Amino acid sequence: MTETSAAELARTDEGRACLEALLADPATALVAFDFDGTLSPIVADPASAVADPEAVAALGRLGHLVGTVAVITGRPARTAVELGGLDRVAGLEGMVVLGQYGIERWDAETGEFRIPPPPAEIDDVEAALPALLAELGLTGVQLEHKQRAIGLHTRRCADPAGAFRTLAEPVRQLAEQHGLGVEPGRNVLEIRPPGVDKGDALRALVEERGSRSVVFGGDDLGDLPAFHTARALREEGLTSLLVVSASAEEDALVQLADVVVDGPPGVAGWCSAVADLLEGRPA
Ligand SMILES: O=P(O)(O)OC[C@H]1O[C@H](O[C@H]2O[C@H](CO)[C@@H](O)[C@H](O)[C@H]2O)[C@H](O)[C@@H](O)[C@@H]1O
Repeated sequence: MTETSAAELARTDEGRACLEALLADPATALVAFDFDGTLSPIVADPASAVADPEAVAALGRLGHLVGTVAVITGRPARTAVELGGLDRVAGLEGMVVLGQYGIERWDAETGEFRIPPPPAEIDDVEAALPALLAELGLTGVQLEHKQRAIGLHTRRCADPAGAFRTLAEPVRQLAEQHGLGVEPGRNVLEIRPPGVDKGDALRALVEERGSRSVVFGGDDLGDLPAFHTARALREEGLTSLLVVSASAEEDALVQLADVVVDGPPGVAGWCSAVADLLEGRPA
């Protein structure tokens, strides 16, 4: 595990204010992380992206200590629970997973999944994709069917960035024809219904839990709305601390960060150091 000193837990005044509030009143703290690239290292096959065991164990430590721990992810809630092993981590017995950018939910306490039916348009998009990929002459694009969304992954293409650029506009047009939107990410374009994002998901959870200090960590463009929401909460009298799980692939979040850590091992170190402080141990 990467060691994180107390001084490195928050490098901004706003982040330090949140950390102080969290330490003073952990019961009203919410700690939420994105899944891929944050709790789980990026791998070539999305189906194999199991969580970093140290990151989820450290989140579990926080689960014993703060009011709410959550995962807010673009993955289906079921997939995040499975890949994270989140139903068998000590300390996560009360956690919440908000999947597909917040429209799906899993509550660890009851084990219940709330999964709304998928939009019919996704099947039409799926049917159109093979012809589109053939027309563009792209091979190696991996399709990830997520029931209410389809990810087109270019990571395994010979030229991932080039394939991403080639796909961007045709995929946007296809999505638009079916009343859907496109969520870009790290070597992925995801066709999904518009109308909900991680910012909405985070705000709803904060309100539901009555949280006063809010930590959110992410690594990719899909996390930007949650970053903006967390910062907006400051104007409403709450505190927030934004953790970026850094990568060479995406730096859009860094300018909004209160602390930048080195991928999932860095997230593990950050969570452990906060848990140490909450337990009264020197970090
Ligand atoms: O919101 P997240 O939890 O970050 O999910 C966003 C997307 O992440 C996944 O794709 C990314 O991770 C894959 C596995 O490491 C990697 O192969 C891919 O290149 C990354 O973009 C996931 O497959 C998508 O469904 C998520 O929407």
